[in-house]
Amino acid sequence: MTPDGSLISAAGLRKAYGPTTALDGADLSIHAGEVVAVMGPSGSGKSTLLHCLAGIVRPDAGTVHYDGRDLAAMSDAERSALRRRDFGFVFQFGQLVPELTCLENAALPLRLTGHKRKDAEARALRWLERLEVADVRHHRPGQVSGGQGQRVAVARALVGEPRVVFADEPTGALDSLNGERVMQLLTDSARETRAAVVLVTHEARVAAYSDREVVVRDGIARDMAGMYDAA
Ligand SMILES: Nc1ncnc2c1ncn2[C@@H]1O[C@H](COP(=O)(O)OP(=O)(O)OP(=O)(O)O)[C@@H](O)[C@H]1O
Repeated sequence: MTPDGSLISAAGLRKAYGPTTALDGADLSIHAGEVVAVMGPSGSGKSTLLHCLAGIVRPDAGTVHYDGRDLAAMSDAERSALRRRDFGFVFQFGQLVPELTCLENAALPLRLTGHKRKDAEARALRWLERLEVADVRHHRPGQVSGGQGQRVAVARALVGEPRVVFADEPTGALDSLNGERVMQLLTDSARETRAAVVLVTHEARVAAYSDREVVVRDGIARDMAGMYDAA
């Protein structure tokens, strides 16, 4: 835990890409097991914030603490190991490995952390069942619908029982019915396993599945919970 009791704590994050300021002072705390929606208009810095929190992008200034550890003080190898062990990821377009079956895709995080194939695939199958896509387990991603592929991606994100799931527009490529179902399954599953979810979205309908919202505007993030605490 970080000193304020949160699992992830970001303070004063700044990040520029050449002349473009992506983050201009972002503060955010995430507690274990909570679902936080990061909202804001296109280009406001939401994805950059998520990438900084996950240790994928190194901010130009500011700090990110995860479980009491400063991400900037870790080596690249330590950060990679942390991402594999403690974090799960869901992106807008699934980003499944096209050569692997859906079952192999869902088992991948366990395989990468040294689990034997049989054990990894047995656990992955349970998650595919939970996400209602066990019937396509032997299909490759190119042979399933967008909604099915995204459910497989959610299973892959959760299979290692991560402490944080980072989801960047996870329903952005889905119709509203599929989007709602994916959000329901993602947030129900995360709440069961006590995983925190950092959910980037610009849709209020998707943010409605969160416990609270953080708004990013022009690279500035305002953590509403922090404001309430201070009041
Ligand atoms: N790798 C990059 N190289 C150059 N500019 C970038 C890069 N990544 C982001 N930017 C710029 O930084 C700003 C913030 O981008 P970011 O993707 O974080 O916003 P966003 O709120 O997630 O947008 P969207 O909702 O459209 O995905 C934008 O102006 C974007 O063009």
